[in-house]
Amino acid sequence: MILSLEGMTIRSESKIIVDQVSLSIREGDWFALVGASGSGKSILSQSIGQLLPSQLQIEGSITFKEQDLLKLSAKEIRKVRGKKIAYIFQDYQGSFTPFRKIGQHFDEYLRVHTQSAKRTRYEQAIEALESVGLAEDLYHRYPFQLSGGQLQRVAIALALLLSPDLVIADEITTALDSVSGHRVLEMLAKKQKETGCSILFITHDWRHVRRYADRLAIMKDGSIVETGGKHRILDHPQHEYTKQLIKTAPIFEKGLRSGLDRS
Ligand SMILES: Nc1ncnc2c1ncn2[C@@H]1O[C@H](COP(=O)(O)OP(=O)(O)OP(=O)(O)O)[C@@H](O)[C@H]1O
Repeated sequence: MILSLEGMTIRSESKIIVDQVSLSIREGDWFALVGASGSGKSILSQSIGQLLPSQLQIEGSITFKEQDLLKLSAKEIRKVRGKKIAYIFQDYQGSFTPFRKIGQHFDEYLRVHTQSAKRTRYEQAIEALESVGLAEDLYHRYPFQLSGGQLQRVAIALALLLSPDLVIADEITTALDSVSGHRVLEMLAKKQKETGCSILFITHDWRHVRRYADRLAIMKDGSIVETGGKHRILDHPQHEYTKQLIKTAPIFEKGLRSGLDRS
């Protein structure tokens, strides 16, 4: 296992947001976390990289490559984040500094995390852009000069720049139109194949679960109600809540099974 969460409980002053959650992600897995809005998916995923606001209290353990992440200092977790664990968020605008060109984002990232010389950093950035289907001239543009889909692909290129072992992708297509969203996910899937990284993929969209996930967990009101392989869950859901979610997902309305593509 590359990541194991054990007995994770996260609470605010007024309520328990995540309640005794345990889950494991294997090397190279595309692991989908599915559930209704407010069920605690983002909070759980943010706890992995110690990104939670300080007023939330955490119990449990997060083992990543045999290291307990909750025991790391702020400096130590910063090193893990970015280099070994990378986040991609729904709000791609927020991932960029508006007055800095795309190239500066790459350059800064490589300067902080590697010893590469300036010329090499430039070449690495161009290679990264091209690897997600973007042209070299985007390097010289400002974020506002790119479309949402292009920016999210830049975010993927940045996230994968240092070949992290785990990518946490939190509803990364929600703010995109469906064609751009599809392209972004195809890029992510291609990059996963090339690098062998694991992906924790937070989504509401069952079409994406069906197309990309290997395993998944269903979250409801802060707890995981069911977890397992994609085909087992989609074709033979056990928990009532999972059955309900699948039944109401438009993509399954004609009894389409998990492995089949709609044509
Ligand atoms: N900083 C915070 N302080 C207190 N409660 C919070 C805080 N951030 C989030 N919450 C609460 O935690 C719960 C879970 O939120 P979370 O964002 O993890 O849900 P989610 O499943 O990711 O939802 P969505 O699919 O809409 O993104 C919500 O009830 C939310 O109001």
